[in-house]
Amino acid sequence: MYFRKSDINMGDIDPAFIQSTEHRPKSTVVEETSEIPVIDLSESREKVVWKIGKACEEWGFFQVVSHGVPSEVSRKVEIEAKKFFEQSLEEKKKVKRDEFNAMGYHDREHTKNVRDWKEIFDYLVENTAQVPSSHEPHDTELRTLTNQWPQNSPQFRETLEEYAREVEKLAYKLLELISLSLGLAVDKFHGCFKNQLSMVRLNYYPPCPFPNLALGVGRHKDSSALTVLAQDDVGGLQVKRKSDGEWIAVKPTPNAFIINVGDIVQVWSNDKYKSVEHRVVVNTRRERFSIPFFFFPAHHVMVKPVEELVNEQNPARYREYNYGKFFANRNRSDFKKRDVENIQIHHFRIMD
Ligand SMILES: O=C(O)CCC(=O)C(=O)O
Ligand SMILES: [Fe+2]
Repeated sequence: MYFRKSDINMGDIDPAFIQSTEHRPKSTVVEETSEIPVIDLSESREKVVWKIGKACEEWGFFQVVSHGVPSEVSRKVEIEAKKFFEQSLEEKKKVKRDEFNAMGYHDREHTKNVRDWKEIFDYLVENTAQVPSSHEPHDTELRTLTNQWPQNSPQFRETLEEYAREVEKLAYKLLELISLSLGLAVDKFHGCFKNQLSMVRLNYYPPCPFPNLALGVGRHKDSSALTVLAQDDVGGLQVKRKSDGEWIAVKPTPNAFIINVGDIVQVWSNDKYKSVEHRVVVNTRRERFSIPFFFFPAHHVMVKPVEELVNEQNPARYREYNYGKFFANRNRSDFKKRDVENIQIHHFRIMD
Protein backbone atom coordinates (compact mmCIF):
# COMPACT_ATOMS: atom_id res chain seq x y z
CA MET A 1 0.00 0.00 0.00
CA TYR A 2 2.97 2.35 0.42
CA PHE A 3 5.03 3.36 -2.59
CA ARG A 4 8.48 2.13 -3.37
CA LYS A 5 11.01 4.92 -3.82
CA SER A 6 11.73 3.78 -7.39
CA ASP A 7 8.21 4.10 -8.73
CA ILE A 8 7.04 7.41 -7.40
CA ASN A 9 5.96 10.42 -9.25
CA MET A 10 3.86 13.25 -7.90
CA GLY A 11 0.69 11.74 -9.26
CA ASP A 12 1.05 8.65 -7.07
CA ILE A 13 -0.06 9.88 -3.70
CA ASP A 14 -3.47 8.67 -2.62
CA PRO A 15 -5.48 11.87 -2.03
CA ALA A 16 -6.75 10.39 1.25
CA PHE A 17 -3.33 11.22 2.76
CA ILE A 18 -3.17 14.86 1.68
CA GLN A 19 -3.54 17.42 4.44
CA SER A 20 -5.25 20.70 3.65
CA THR A 21 -2.71 23.48 3.02
CA GLU A 22 -3.01 25.06 6.45
CA HIS A 23 -2.23 21.78 8.22
CA ARG A 24 0.79 20.75 6.18
CA PRO A 25 4.11 20.77 7.99
CA LYS A 26 6.36 23.74 7.35
CA SER A 27 9.82 23.04 5.99
CA THR A 28 11.36 25.02 8.84
CA VAL A 29 10.62 23.51 12.24
CA VAL A 30 11.29 25.11 15.57
CA GLU A 31 13.68 22.65 17.21
CA GLU A 32 13.03 22.17 20.84
CA THR A 33 15.98 23.40 22.85
CA SER A 34 15.40 22.54 26.47
CA GLU A 35 11.95 23.99 26.84
CA ILE A 36 9.73 20.98 27.38
CA PRO A 37 10.57 19.96 30.95
CA VAL A 38 12.41 16.71 31.68
CA ILE A 39 11.41 15.58 35.18
CA ASP A 40 13.46 13.14 37.24
CA LEU A 41 10.99 11.04 39.20
CA SER A 42 13.65 10.04 41.75
CA GLU A 43 13.72 13.56 43.20
CA SER A 44 11.73 14.30 46.36
CA ARG A 45 7.99 13.88 46.00
CA GLU A 46 7.40 17.53 46.83
CA LYS A 47 9.70 18.72 44.06
CA VAL A 48 8.29 16.29 41.52
CA VAL A 49 4.69 17.27 42.30
CA TRP A 50 5.54 20.93 41.88
CA LYS A 51 7.39 20.38 38.59
CA ILE A 52 4.62 18.22 37.17
CA GLY A 53 1.97 20.79 38.08
CA LYS A 54 3.96 23.54 36.40
CA ALA A 55 4.63 21.44 33.28
CA CYS A 56 0.94 20.48 33.00
CA GLU A 57 -0.09 24.12 33.18
CA GLU A 58 2.54 25.54 30.87
CA TRP A 59 2.96 22.79 28.29
CA GLY A 60 0.55 19.92 28.80
CA PHE A 61 3.65 17.86 27.93
CA PHE A 62 6.77 16.75 29.78
CA GLN A 63 9.33 13.97 29.72
CA VAL A 64 10.20 11.70 32.65
CA VAL A 65 13.41 9.88 33.54
CA SER A 66 14.09 7.52 36.50
CA HIS A 67 10.55 6.31 35.83
CA GLY A 68 10.98 2.71 36.98
CA VAL A 69 10.24 0.96 33.66
CA PRO A 70 13.21 -1.38 33.11
CA SER A 71 15.10 -0.42 29.96
CA GLU A 72 15.32 -4.10 29.04
CA VAL A 73 11.52 -4.29 28.83
CA SER A 74 11.42 -1.24 26.54
CA ARG A 75 14.22 -2.63 24.37
CA LYS A 76 12.45 -5.96 23.94
CA VAL A 77 9.16 -4.38 22.91
CA GLU A 78 10.93 -2.25 20.31
CA ILE A 79 12.47 -5.40 18.79
CA GLU A 80 9.10 -7.18 18.71
CA ALA A 81 7.40 -4.16 17.15
CA LYS A 82 9.97 -4.01 14.38
CA LYS A 83 9.68 -7.75 13.71
CA PHE A 84 5.89 -7.53 13.58
CA PHE A 85 5.70 -4.69 11.04
CA GLU A 86 8.43 -6.24 8.85
CA GLN A 87 6.11 -9.15 8.08
CA SER A 88 4.08 -9.35 4.89
CA LEU A 89 0.77 -7.54 4.73
CA GLU A 90 -0.91 -10.93 4.44
CA GLU A 91 0.60 -12.07 7.74
CA LYS A 92 -0.29 -8.82 9.51
CA LYS A 93 -3.85 -8.96 8.23
CA LYS A 94 -4.38 -12.21 10.14
CA VAL A 95 -4.83 -9.99 13.21
CA LYS A 96 -6.60 -7.20 11.44
CA ARG A 97 -8.96 -4.93 13.32
CA ASP A 98 -12.52 -4.61 12.07
CA GLU A 99 -15.69 -2.70 12.87
CA PHE A 100 -16.57 -5.10 15.69
CA ASN A 101 -13.20 -5.54 17.30
CA ALA A 102 -11.07 -2.42 17.38
CA MET A 103 -7.98 -4.29 18.60
CA GLY A 104 -5.24 -5.63 16.34
CA TYR A 105 -3.50 -4.49 13.19
CA HIS A 106 -4.68 -1.55 11.13
CA ASP A 107 -3.18 0.41 8.25
CA ARG A 108 -5.93 2.88 7.55
CA GLU A 109 -6.10 5.10 10.59
CA HIS A 110 -7.73 8.48 9.98
CA THR A 111 -7.29 11.53 12.18
CA LYS A 112 -9.85 14.25 11.55
CA ASN A 113 -10.84 12.41 8.37
CA VAL A 114 -7.40 12.51 6.73
CA ARG A 115 -5.50 9.24 6.45
CA ASP A 116 -2.34 8.91 8.57
CA TRP A 117 0.93 7.72 7.04
CA LYS A 118 1.35 4.78 9.38
CA GLU A 119 0.49 1.27 10.44
CA ILE A 120 -0.59 0.36 13.96
CA PHE A 121 -1.13 -2.56 16.30
CA ASP A 122 -3.44 -1.95 19.29
CA TYR A 123 -3.95 -4.11 22.37
CA LEU A 124 -5.82 -3.69 25.62
CA VAL A 125 -3.93 -3.67 28.88
CA GLU A 126 -6.55 -5.99 30.42
CA ASN A 127 -6.87 -8.31 27.38
CA THR A 128 -10.64 -7.87 27.21
CA ALA A 129 -12.84 -4.87 27.97
CA GLN A 130 -16.51 -4.01 27.84
CA VAL A 131 -17.55 -1.07 25.70
CA PRO A 132 -20.91 0.25 24.50
CA SER A 133 -22.05 -1.50 21.30
CA SER A 134 -22.82 1.80 19.67
CA HIS A 135 -22.29 5.51 20.13
CA GLU A 136 -26.07 6.08 20.26
CA PRO A 137 -26.82 7.66 23.65
CA HIS A 138 -29.87 5.51 24.44
CA ASP A 139 -28.47 2.17 23.38
CA THR A 140 -27.33 0.46 26.61
CA GLU A 141 -26.00 -2.70 24.99
CA LEU A 142 -22.38 -3.60 25.67
CA ARG A 143 -19.90 -5.70 23.74
CA THR A 144 -16.55 -7.17 24.56
CA LEU A 145 -13.33 -6.14 22.89
CA THR A 146 -10.63 -8.81 22.90
CA ASN A 147 -6.98 -8.68 22.01
CA GLN A 148 -5.89 -10.44 18.84
CA TRP A 149 -2.50 -12.08 19.10
CA PRO A 150 -0.48 -13.43 16.16
CA GLN A 151 -0.34 -17.23 16.24
CA ASN A 152 3.20 -17.32 14.95
CA SER A 153 4.93 -15.67 17.92
CA PRO A 154 4.12 -16.34 21.59
CA GLN A 155 7.06 -14.10 22.37
CA PHE A 156 5.30 -11.11 20.83
CA ARG A 157 2.39 -11.47 23.24
CA GLU A 158 4.57 -12.12 26.30
CA THR A 159 6.75 -9.10 25.60
CA LEU A 160 3.86 -6.76 24.91
CA GLU A 161 1.98 -7.88 28.02
CA GLU A 162 5.04 -7.37 30.17
CA TYR A 163 5.49 -3.89 28.70
CA ALA A 164 1.86 -2.96 29.42
CA ARG A 165 2.18 -4.07 33.05
CA GLU A 166 5.29 -1.97 33.60
CA VAL A 167 3.95 1.15 31.92
CA GLU A 168 0.63 0.81 33.73
CA LYS A 169 2.52 1.13 37.03
CA LEU A 170 4.11 4.33 35.75
CA ALA A 171 0.73 5.65 34.57
CA TYR A 172 -0.76 5.16 38.07
CA LYS A 173 2.26 6.87 39.61
CA LEU A 174 1.80 9.86 37.28
CA LEU A 175 -1.93 9.97 37.94
CA GLU A 176 -1.18 10.18 41.67
CA LEU A 177 1.35 12.95 41.16
CA ILE A 178 -1.10 14.89 39.00
CA SER A 179 -3.83 14.48 41.66
CA LEU A 180 -1.49 15.77 44.35
CA SER A 181 -0.46 18.70 42.15
CA LEU A 182 -4.15 19.67 41.91
CA GLY A 183 -4.46 19.52 45.71
CA LEU A 184 -6.53 16.32 45.55
CA ALA A 185 -6.20 13.01 47.41
CA VAL A 186 -3.46 10.81 46.03
CA ASP A 187 -5.91 8.07 45.02
CA LYS A 188 -8.70 10.41 43.89
CA PHE A 189 -9.03 8.85 40.43
CA HIS A 190 -8.01 5.24 41.07
CA GLY A 191 -11.58 3.93 41.07
CA CYS A 192 -12.14 5.14 37.52
CA PHE A 193 -9.55 2.71 36.17
CA LYS A 194 -11.00 -0.52 37.53
CA ASN A 195 -11.99 -2.39 34.33
CA GLN A 196 -10.11 0.23 32.39
CA LEU A 197 -10.13 0.54 28.60
CA SER A 198 -6.42 1.46 28.56
CA MET A 199 -4.53 0.28 25.53
CA VAL A 200 -1.07 0.26 24.09
CA ARG A 201 -0.46 1.12 20.45
CA LEU A 202 2.53 0.16 18.38
CA ASN A 203 2.99 2.88 15.76
CA TYR A 204 5.05 2.28 12.65
CA TYR A 205 5.71 5.22 10.33
CA PRO A 206 7.30 4.09 7.03
CA PRO A 207 9.46 6.57 5.12
CA CYS A 208 7.17 8.85 3.15
CA PRO A 209 7.92 10.27 -0.31
CA PHE A 210 5.62 13.25 0.37
CA PRO A 211 6.49 14.48 3.86
CA ASN A 212 5.35 17.98 2.98
CA LEU A 213 1.82 16.81 2.10
CA ALA A 214 1.06 13.98 4.53
CA LEU A 215 1.44 13.49 8.28
CA GLY A 216 2.22 10.38 10.35
CA VAL A 217 -0.60 11.47 12.65
CA GLY A 218 -2.63 14.56 11.96
CA ARG A 219 -3.08 17.19 14.65
CA HIS A 220 -5.17 15.87 17.54
CA LYS A 221 -5.58 15.75 21.29
CA ASP A 222 -5.61 12.44 23.15
CA SER A 223 -8.94 11.42 24.69
CA SER A 224 -7.10 9.66 27.52
CA ALA A 225 -6.58 10.83 31.11
CA LEU A 226 -2.91 10.89 30.23
CA THR A 227 -0.61 9.24 27.69
CA VAL A 228 2.80 7.66 28.32
CA LEU A 229 4.75 7.61 25.05
CA ALA A 230 7.99 5.89 24.11
CA GLN A 231 9.61 7.12 20.91
CA ASP A 232 12.78 6.00 19.14
CA ASP A 233 15.65 8.31 18.16
CA VAL A 234 14.24 9.43 14.77
CA GLY A 235 12.04 12.28 15.97
CA GLY A 236 8.87 13.61 14.36
CA LEU A 237 6.54 14.39 17.24
CA GLN A 238 5.54 18.05 17.37
CA VAL A 239 3.64 19.82 20.10
CA LYS A 240 1.66 23.01 19.70
CA ARG A 241 3.26 25.50 22.08
CA LYS A 242 0.60 27.09 24.28
CA SER A 243 2.27 30.48 24.38
CA ASP A 244 2.17 31.17 20.63
CA GLY A 245 0.67 28.20 18.80
CA GLU A 246 4.01 27.34 17.14
CA TRP A 247 4.70 23.65 16.38
CA ILE A 248 7.70 22.55 18.46
CA ALA A 249 9.63 19.33 17.74
CA VAL A 250 10.03 17.10 20.82
CA LYS A 251 13.64 16.02 20.97
CA PRO A 252 14.10 12.28 21.51
CA THR A 253 15.68 11.75 24.94
CA PRO A 254 17.24 8.32 25.54
CA ASN A 255 15.36 6.23 28.14
CA ALA A 256 12.72 8.89 28.73
CA PHE A 257 8.97 8.69 28.35
CA ILE A 258 6.96 11.61 27.00
CA ILE A 259 3.86 12.31 29.07
CA ASN A 260 0.93 14.36 27.92
CA VAL A 261 -2.22 15.56 29.59
CA GLY A 262 -5.27 14.06 27.89
CA ASP A 263 -8.82 15.38 27.53
CA ILE A 264 -10.02 13.69 30.73
CA VAL A 265 -7.52 15.48 32.96
CA GLN A 266 -8.47 18.70 31.20
CA VAL A 267 -12.11 18.15 32.17
CA TRP A 268 -11.36 16.85 35.70
CA SER A 269 -9.14 19.88 36.35
CA ASN A 270 -11.77 22.21 34.86
CA ASP A 271 -9.23 23.55 32.32
CA LYS A 272 -6.36 24.12 34.76
CA TYR A 273 -4.39 21.52 32.80
CA LYS A 274 -5.10 21.51 29.08
CA SER A 275 -4.82 18.64 26.66
CA VAL A 276 -2.50 20.00 23.98
CA GLU A 277 -2.58 19.40 20.26
CA HIS A 278 0.23 17.36 18.78
CA ARG A 279 1.04 15.68 15.47
CA VAL A 280 3.73 13.57 13.84
CA VAL A 281 5.71 14.57 10.77
CA VAL A 282 7.27 11.92 8.55
CA ASN A 283 10.44 11.96 6.47
CA THR A 284 11.70 10.42 3.24
CA ARG A 285 14.58 8.41 4.70
CA ARG A 286 13.99 6.76 8.04
CA GLU A 287 11.18 4.64 9.39
CA ARG A 288 10.06 5.55 12.89
CA PHE A 289 8.49 3.60 15.77
CA SER A 290 6.62 4.95 18.77
CA ILE A 291 4.56 3.29 21.50
CA PRO A 292 1.86 5.25 23.32
CA PHE A 293 0.06 3.86 26.38
CA PHE A 294 -3.35 5.54 26.55
CA PHE A 295 -4.64 5.59 30.11
CA PHE A 296 -8.41 5.22 29.55
CA PRO A 297 -10.99 4.75 32.35
CA ALA A 298 -13.77 2.13 32.42
CA HIS A 299 -16.69 2.55 30.02
CA HIS A 300 -19.19 3.50 32.76
CA VAL A 301 -17.13 6.44 34.06
CA MET A 302 -18.87 9.79 33.81
CA VAL A 303 -16.26 12.48 33.20
CA LYS A 304 -16.84 15.94 34.71
CA PRO A 305 -14.91 18.63 36.57
CA VAL A 306 -14.11 17.39 40.10
CA GLU A 307 -16.15 19.02 42.84
CA GLU A 308 -13.15 20.18 44.88
CA LEU A 309 -12.02 22.32 41.94
CA VAL A 310 -15.27 24.10 41.15
CA ASN A 311 -16.90 26.90 43.09
CA GLU A 312 -18.84 30.06 42.38
CA GLN A 313 -15.83 31.91 41.03
CA ASN A 314 -14.77 28.94 38.98
CA PRO A 315 -17.92 27.13 37.84
CA ALA A 316 -17.82 23.83 35.98
CA ARG A 317 -16.90 24.40 32.36
CA TYR A 318 -18.09 21.02 31.09
CA ARG A 319 -21.23 18.95 31.18
CA GLU A 320 -20.53 15.40 32.22
CA TYR A 321 -20.04 12.82 29.52
CA ASN A 322 -19.89 9.06 29.48
CA TYR A 323 -16.43 7.81 28.60
CA GLY A 324 -17.65 4.61 26.93
CA LYS A 325 -19.87 6.51 24.51
CA PHE A 326 -17.05 8.91 23.75
CA PHE A 327 -14.76 5.95 23.02
CA ALA A 328 -17.37 4.29 20.79
CA ASN A 329 -17.90 7.50 18.89
CA ARG A 330 -14.17 8.07 18.34
CA ASN A 331 -13.61 4.52 17.12
CA ARG A 332 -16.27 4.99 14.54
CA SER A 333 -14.42 7.88 12.94
CA ASP A 334 -10.95 6.36 13.35
CA PHE A 335 -12.05 3.42 11.34
CA LYS A 336 -13.04 5.15 8.17
CA LYS A 337 -13.28 8.54 6.65
CA ARG A 338 -16.51 10.26 7.59
CA ASP A 339 -17.96 13.53 6.47
CA VAL A 340 -18.57 14.94 9.92
CA GLU A 341 -16.09 16.17 12.50
CA ASN A 342 -15.37 13.47 15.07
CA ILE A 343 -16.37 13.92 18.69
CA GLN A 344 -14.31 16.33 20.83
CA ILE A 345 -14.56 17.42 24.46
CA HIS A 346 -15.39 20.94 23.39
CA HIS A 347 -18.80 19.55 22.43
CA PHE A 348 -19.43 19.23 26.19
CA ARG A 349 -18.21 22.70 27.06
CA ILE A 350 -20.67 24.92 28.88
CA MET A 351 -20.81 28.22 27.05
CA ASP A 352 -20.34 31.30 29.17
O1 LIG B 1 4.15 8.82 17.42
C1 LIG B 1 4.10 9.72 18.23
O2 LIG B 1 5.13 10.30 18.62
C2 LIG B 1 2.80 10.21 18.81
C3 LIG B 1 1.60 9.41 18.39
C4 LIG B 1 0.32 9.98 18.93
O3 LIG B 1 0.21 11.15 19.20
C5 LIG B 1 -0.84 9.10 19.11
O4 LIG B 1 -0.77 7.92 18.68
O5 LIG B 1 -1.85 9.57 19.71
FE1 LIG C 1 -1.58 11.49 20.43
